Amino acid sequence: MSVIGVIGAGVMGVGVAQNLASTGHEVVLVDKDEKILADALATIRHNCRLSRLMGGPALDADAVLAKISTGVGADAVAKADIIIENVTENWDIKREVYQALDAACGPDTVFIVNTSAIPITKVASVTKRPTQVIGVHFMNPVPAKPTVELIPGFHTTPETILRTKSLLTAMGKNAVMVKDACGFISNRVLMLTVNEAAYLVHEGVADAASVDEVFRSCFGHPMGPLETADLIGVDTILYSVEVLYEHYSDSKYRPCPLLKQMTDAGLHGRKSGRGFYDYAGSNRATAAIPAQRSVSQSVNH
Ligand SMILES: NC(=O)c1ccc[n+]([C@@H]2O[C@H](COP(=O)([O-])OP(=O)(O)OC[C@H]3O[C@@H](n4cnc5c(N)ncnc54)[C@H](O)[C@@H]3O)[C@@H](O)[C@H]2O)c1
Repeated sequence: MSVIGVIGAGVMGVGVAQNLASTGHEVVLVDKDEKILADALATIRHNCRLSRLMGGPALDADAVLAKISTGVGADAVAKADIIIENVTENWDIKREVYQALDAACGPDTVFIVNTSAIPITKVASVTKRPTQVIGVHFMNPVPAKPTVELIPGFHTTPETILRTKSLLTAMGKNAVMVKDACGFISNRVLMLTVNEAAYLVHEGVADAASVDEVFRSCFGHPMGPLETADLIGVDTILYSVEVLYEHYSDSKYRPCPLLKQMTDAGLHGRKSGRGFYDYAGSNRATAAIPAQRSVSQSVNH
């Protein structure tokens, strides 16, 4: 039985670990400290219990958790056959993580990069195994989304693509192949939309609820762009837009100042309990950030 190392136990790492464990894989889940890992296991237990309610399969939380062990540092996944990395969308953090993984893991281990926008060839360049580095852009929430973007880097071999596809099939995923261009398909479009939606609120054109209402009611989207930002993580949106802006040197990706302010203020969306909407201990969004009010005003009043 192969062992899959999952690095990063945030929004995506938790979903990837649950998806792998519930499809029979042995998982080692890694993050920076034990507290984050304990919270991640509690989240997986909670999500397994809700799986049926959310339209997924009935899951036995104890059986899923029995497949997941945890650890801190790259050595915890030294014996993994495949790594799926889901750490913060920040180049300095990812670079350090890949250098440590490259030193700790065996020569056959494949590194799967789960990133919103960072080019896979850039990640591969900091390892000594560029032929075994490949991108998989999972969608959120991972267990509920059947399709991923599969992104070979410049040096990725057909064997690495085959090993990755085989794992994805076992996880119940279909893959859309995309060339290695920053933001791939989904986030070249989605991040621009979310950033521009944030500008509408920032400039006082409309409040968050009105922006989302137009996308849901007029275009039939299940969620508006700012609800989507809260689901993804407002900080992750900001970091992704910054990656696109830096990579393409194109002002159309200039990050909205409201995203920066919200990230600094800790309004990271659902995962922090508040973003464009207030989740107040439940998954139901309540009051939305109004137009023309700064975050500090909305926090203070
Ligand atoms: N949130 C989404 O909807 C979404 C969708 C697709 C892809 N992604 C990408 O997936 C990756 C993870 O995103 P997320 O939303 O889970 O972020 P997150 O902020 O929820 O979680 C990131 C996790 O990485 C951990 N981490 C940071 N440095 C680490 C280190 N040195 N070693 C181990 N763990 C470390 C953090 O402690 C945190 O738990 C990002 O690259 C993001 O762009 C996110």
